[in-house]
Amino acid sequence: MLGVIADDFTGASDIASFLTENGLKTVQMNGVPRQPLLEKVEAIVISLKSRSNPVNEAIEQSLQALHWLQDNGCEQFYFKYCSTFDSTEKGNIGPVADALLAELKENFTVITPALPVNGRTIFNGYLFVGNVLLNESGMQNHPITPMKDANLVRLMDAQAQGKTGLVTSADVFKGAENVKARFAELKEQGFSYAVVDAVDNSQLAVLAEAVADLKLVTGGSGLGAYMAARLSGGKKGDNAFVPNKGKTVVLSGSCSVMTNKQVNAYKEEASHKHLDVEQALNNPNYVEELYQWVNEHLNEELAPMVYATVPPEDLKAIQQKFGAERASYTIENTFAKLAQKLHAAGVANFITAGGETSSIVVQQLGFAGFEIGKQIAPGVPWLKALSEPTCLALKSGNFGKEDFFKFAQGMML
Ligand SMILES: Nc1ncnc2c1ncn2[C@@H]1O[C@H](COP(=O)(O)OP(=O)(O)OP(=O)(O)O)[C@@H](O)[C@H]1O
Ligand SMILES: O=C(O)[C@@H](O)C(=O)CO
Repeated sequence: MLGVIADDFTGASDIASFLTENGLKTVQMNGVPRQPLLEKVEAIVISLKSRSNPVNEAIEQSLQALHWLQDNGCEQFYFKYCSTFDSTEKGNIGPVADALLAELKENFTVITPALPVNGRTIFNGYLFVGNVLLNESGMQNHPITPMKDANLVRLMDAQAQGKTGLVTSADVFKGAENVKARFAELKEQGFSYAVVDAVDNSQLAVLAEAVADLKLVTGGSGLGAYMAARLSGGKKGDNAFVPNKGKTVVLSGSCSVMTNKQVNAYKEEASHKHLDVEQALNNPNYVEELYQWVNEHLNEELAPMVYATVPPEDLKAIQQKFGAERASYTIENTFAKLAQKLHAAGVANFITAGGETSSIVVQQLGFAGFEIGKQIAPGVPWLKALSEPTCLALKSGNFGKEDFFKFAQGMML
């Protein structure tokens, strides 16, 4: 059984959807469960909210997740992080990978955030988004993890205790046996990590074969998809559900390039309200006011949207005025409290945008875990809470097409 530790909730639903699609019966757990899992599955994904936590907290959470997965029968482990890496030189991917390797008594793994279906590829160790380097893709303006460097070897060397080497695309083209031989060479030379190039899906298929015997694998959901395809023998998932039509809300806390486009497109068609940071900080009645506004619009054809999403220039000004961490924290908490009130008032479907935003909303709603439904876009499935019929779509910042919010609602029956 495959056990996945995902560093945020959108990332967790991203990989869970690809595992499901590629034939593994998968469940997504929210946080480290207190109870053992009774359901029989082939993969378990644990969603953490550890991506932007201090190193020691991220390590502690990840090790707890690892222990629970081991206790529940998992034998191979996958550390899932963002396909845009979302971890600066001070980030925790390296330290968490160091800790997981040490705990598993292993000394080598791969670093492969590639997700070609969504334009994330790796060449000579550099991460690309579409046709441009990560640090030219808009990710350099990310509110929490501004990615100023696209070189994964350099980022890992800045973060991790273990040294990082490179397996180039030319090596991957030669096939899985050659990749394994490169791993052996790197290990021999004292490297703990190999950034492995993947310029397209065929390279991920090769890599999935090459990592089959590694106890710990790390990367985005792309490699996970190909590992699942191998493990399931090429089966495809079949019984994916879609939600019923019902009271729905869109909550957008991502400032990514794509979310900005999606929010602008949706504003043309649906009721919308901007979440104002100053109000969130200073008006004790603000959540109630937002809640009342949403309530007034819940019966409209398209779901009302509350959004904090702003373009980079506005984000910079807000962060300068209020402090980046303070602004993020306040916005996330406002969304969490608003979601809680809406859930209590009977909202059936939540569409949230942004990893941190989605994570805090799900944590606040307190669902133990999710069943995985049909994909709305690559990496964004419909989810159904294990304990009740509430459905959610947790959209990663840069995933989905421009009409994502409307398209997701169009799938409801
Ligand atoms: N107007 C704003 N001003 C300041 N901070 C904001 C604003 N809008 C959103 N934020 C903060 O920016 C962060 C966005 O992170 P989030 O993970 O939700 O989105 P993302 O990084 O685009 O998504 P993903 O992690 O899925 O790629 C959140 O902490 C959010 O509260
Ligand atoms: O890998 C991705 O890009 C996403 O699943 C994600 O982690 C966004 O938070």
